[in-house]
Amino acid sequence: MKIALIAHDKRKRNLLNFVTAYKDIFNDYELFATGTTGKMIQEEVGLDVHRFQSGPLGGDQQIGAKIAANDLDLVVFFRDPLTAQPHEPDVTALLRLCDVYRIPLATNEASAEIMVRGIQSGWLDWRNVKESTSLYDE
Ligand SMILES: O=C(CO)COP(=O)(O)O
Repeated sequence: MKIALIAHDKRKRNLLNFVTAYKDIFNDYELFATGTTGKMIQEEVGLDVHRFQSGPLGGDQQIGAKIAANDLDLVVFFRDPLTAQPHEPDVTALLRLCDVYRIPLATNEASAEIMVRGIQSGWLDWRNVKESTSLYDE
């Protein structure tokens, strides 16, 4: 199971607290993150993370590319709903691709908690079927 972890600046502390709380679960999976988020998770939580570019420099798009390649199983993205982002189109594109490929997406602690506990209970095992999961079959 491959999990992406992303947070906008004002939500980074919340994500770090969340990842710390569920460190034992996250430790069992392959983790990916945008640049600054990933660096903080590595340094402050001590988990291994594959880091992409920082979000404003293309990190959201790199994670989106993994989704389009059916190579990510869950996205935890603590986005900031109260602050305009310079790379808003990239953020929107990433959220859109989650829907195109039916990738579970949690944008706050409440939904992320359900998904992370769900992984442990096997609720995302259907993701192990690696056929195309696009909603829009040609
Ligand atoms: O901007 C982001 C997501 O849109 C996050 O990027 P950083 O993790 O590099 O701060």
